[in-house]
Amino acid sequence: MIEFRNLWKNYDDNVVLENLSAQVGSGEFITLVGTSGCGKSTFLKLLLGTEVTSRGSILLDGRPIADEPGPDRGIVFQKYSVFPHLTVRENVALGREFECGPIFGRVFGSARKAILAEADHWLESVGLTPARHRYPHELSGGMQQRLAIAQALIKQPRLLLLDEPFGALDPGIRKDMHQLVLSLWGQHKLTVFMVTHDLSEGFYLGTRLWVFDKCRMDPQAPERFGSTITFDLPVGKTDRQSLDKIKESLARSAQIPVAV
Ligand SMILES: Nc1ncnc2c1ncn2[C@@H]1O[C@H](COP(=O)(O)OP(=O)(O)OP(=O)(O)O)[C@@H](O)[C@H]1O
Repeated sequence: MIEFRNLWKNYDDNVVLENLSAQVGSGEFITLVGTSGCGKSTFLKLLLGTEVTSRGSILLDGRPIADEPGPDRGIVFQKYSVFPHLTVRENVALGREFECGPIFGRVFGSARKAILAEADHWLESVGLTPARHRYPHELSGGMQQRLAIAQALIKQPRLLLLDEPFGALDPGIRKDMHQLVLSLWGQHKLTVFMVTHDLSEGFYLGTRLWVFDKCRMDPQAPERFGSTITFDLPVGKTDRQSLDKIKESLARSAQIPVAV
């Protein structure tokens, strides 16, 4: 479904991604780990279309991916964006309203009713029905992330991009969110790319785990070389040996402990 062909991304002299190539099938769940600053978010932005590649290409179904965000791709960030004066339900509906009324984002009558019904459907699927008339500041952290997921899913994307969506949540809430994401992924046949700092999360959730790291390093000029995929593993929930190997490799690169 997606092919990355000799992808490079640099910002002036800072080479962030270097000669990255991979193929991803429909329905895969890719989890991405790597040290801070290695280019994980940049990679998601390239997929989303808010950044463009410096060299190489990204193909979706064999054609170059549109270099601007479209409804086929939805993203959820750790910090999410909402309109504080709109209710949960109105915030979810807004994405579809902008599609239908792109200039003012306002839709009226039966078209609006249909969109609100769609919003209710997605709110139910993320477990937010009881909170649909609340305002965003009245939600807990976990509920805010559920809202962000509903906002992404109402456009019915094929690709769901998750940039550390649960990084700020308590462990118990995180577990609930894992179950939610796995169930949405299965139900809606999504192809998921998820950045996480938590290697165990990457192992637990993904069907395939990618580690981003530099293959070559110039200590005098750390920005001279970029990251690429250094591990590409099919993962299961019990692969402790690989987990330990990657943990060591990441800790060596970062010279900091890696969360597990
Ligand atoms: N818009 C930009 N302009 C210039 N440099 C940028 C821009 N966006 C990212 N960078 C640089 O690209 C590099 C990779 O950043 P990125 O945010 O992709 O890393 P990351 O792996 O997601 O980090 P973290 O795990 O800390 O979130 C960093 O050196 C960063 O400073």
